[in-house]
Amino acid sequence: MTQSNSSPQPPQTLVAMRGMGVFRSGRWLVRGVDLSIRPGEIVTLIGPNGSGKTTTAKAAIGILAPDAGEVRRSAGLVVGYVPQKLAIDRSLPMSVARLMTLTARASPAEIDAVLDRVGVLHLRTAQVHDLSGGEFQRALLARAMLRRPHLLVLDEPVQGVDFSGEIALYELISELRESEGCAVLLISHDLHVVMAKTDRVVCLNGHVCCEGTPSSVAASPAYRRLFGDRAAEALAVYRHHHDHTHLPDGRIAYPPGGGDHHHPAGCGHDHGADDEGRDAASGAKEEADAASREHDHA
Ligand SMILES: Nc1ncnc2c1ncn2[C@@H]1O[C@H](COP(=O)(O)OP(=O)(O)OP(=O)(O)O)[C@@H](O)[C@H]1O
Repeated sequence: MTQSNSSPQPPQTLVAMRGMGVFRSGRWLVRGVDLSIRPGEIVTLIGPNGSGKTTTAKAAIGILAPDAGEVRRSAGLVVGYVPQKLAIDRSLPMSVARLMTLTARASPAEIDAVLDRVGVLHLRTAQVHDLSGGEFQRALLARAMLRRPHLLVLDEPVQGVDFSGEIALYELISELRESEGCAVLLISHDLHVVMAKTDRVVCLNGHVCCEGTPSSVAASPAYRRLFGDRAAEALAVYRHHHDHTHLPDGRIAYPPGGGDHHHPAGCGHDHGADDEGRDAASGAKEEADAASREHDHA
């Protein structure tokens, strides 16, 4: 693949995987995986523990060499990667600002801008070990965004984050996609909420079991076979109708004339999937099959 140097965003498919397989320690960790990621789209990989999500993501961005099939990346592709496990010890003394420059060079102004963008500028001098789970994930997101990536790869970005924090993080990720125009490859084994902004869900279990819109995957028989009917009922597509903004210091700002009800910062009652997600998931049955590609051997 080639890329025009004048274009800030590669116009072609960012990643194209065909029949990708990874063989380690005498077995195929994943096999026959087809996956493509186009500029600006959000693709979510879901699947049980050990189903090959991290392996697939690493092969997609070239950290891991496939043993079968091919993986093509657009020329000049810049990736921002937040791994599932970080090679840093959170207990060591380190400020958030220092964390930003561990892997990339950046000016103080650039660091401030990106911390502000993810809502943790006020924690610039805070120690990493003092951050809450959600704040830490935001700091990692900021670090990945410093690279101005075409593709942001987030391996379980809501780990250690409570439900309302999870919703807020998903919202931030979709805002970043809108404002920065980057594509997002999101990995999740959380099955209860999938961002409605996800363009495509790819359900893995050593191979691609099914894929499609979040709603069509939730309703697909392959997904039900893999996770069971209860999980399928529980999977909710999170849709956000937000009438207010959570400020970094915990205050809530309402637009003029907006905000017909008020609640404390961090509450989840009108952010959660239960309000709308279940409807979306059950209403999705009609649109099942339309977008989902499904194999019979889940
Ligand atoms: N280098 C390796 N050598 C041998 N086996 C490996 C290697 N890396 C991963 N595995 C195994 O491959 C399988 C898939 O691992 P992977 O981390 O991709 O799964 P995952 O879907 O991301 O899981 P989780 O949800 O638990 O993070 C697991 O059984 C894991 O133990």
